[in-house]
Amino acid sequence: MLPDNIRCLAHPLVQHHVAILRDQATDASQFRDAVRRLSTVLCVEATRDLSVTRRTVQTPLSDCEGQQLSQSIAIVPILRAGLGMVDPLLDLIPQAAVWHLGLYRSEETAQPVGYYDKLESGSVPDLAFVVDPMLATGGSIDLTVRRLQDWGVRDIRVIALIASQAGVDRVAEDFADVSFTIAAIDPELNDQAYIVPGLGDAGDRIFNTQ
Ligand SMILES: O=P(O)(O)OC[C@H]1O[C@H](OP(=O)(O)OP(=O)(O)O)[C@H](O)[C@@H]1O
Ligand SMILES: O=c1cc[nH]c(=O)[nH]1
Ligand SMILES: [Mg+2]
Repeated sequence: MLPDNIRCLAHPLVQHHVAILRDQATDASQFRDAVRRLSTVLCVEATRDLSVTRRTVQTPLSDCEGQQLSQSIAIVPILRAGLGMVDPLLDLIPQAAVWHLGLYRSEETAQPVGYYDKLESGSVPDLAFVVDPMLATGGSIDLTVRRLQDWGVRDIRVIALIASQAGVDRVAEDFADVSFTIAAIDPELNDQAYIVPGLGDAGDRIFNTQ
């Protein structure tokens, strides 16, 4: 049983594309395609309860009641790997702002190290979608969520492709008011804090830098 703030999509399309991501024979171009497809599906799920206001539109035949998104929305990719998830979210939410946060995990400690952060105090969105394919120890998400909370964002939603059970347990408990939408939750972290079975290093696979 998952905590209320965690959604893991048991859907055949999701499982199909996750298997492509995991496969070491998948090349960088195919990997990017699978990241895009999964991000689109997860975005639909993570936006299920967005706030809307009414608006009347004129069709060629008559007036019609419609709806429009009412919150200011940001997409926050964690560099580098999160970049692969930005375009599919922008396709669905073209008015979103994109704020980048640069973090890498130290190879010695597996702790996140920040290297880029230009969040502006006058531009706080109502809602931020944090995107990163991997949630391993949860350290990078922990740092990111705290930074967004300090910035003043009230509604924070994380979209990840593969998470470890330990990482999910950590962030679900620490951030009960943050939602997490995930394609797969894997059982283990190895001694270098990589997710097993996982998919390897998502950033390297997206940018072909292995
Ligand atoms: O949950 P954690 O233990 O913090 O690990 C997850 C982080 O590690 C990876 O980034 P990486 O450090 O490899 O940077 P990259 O995207 O530049 O490759 C991944 O994309 C996450 O940001
Ligand atoms: O398994 C992992 C863990 C962290 N970062 C990755 O890209 N993969
Ligand atoms: Mg990496």
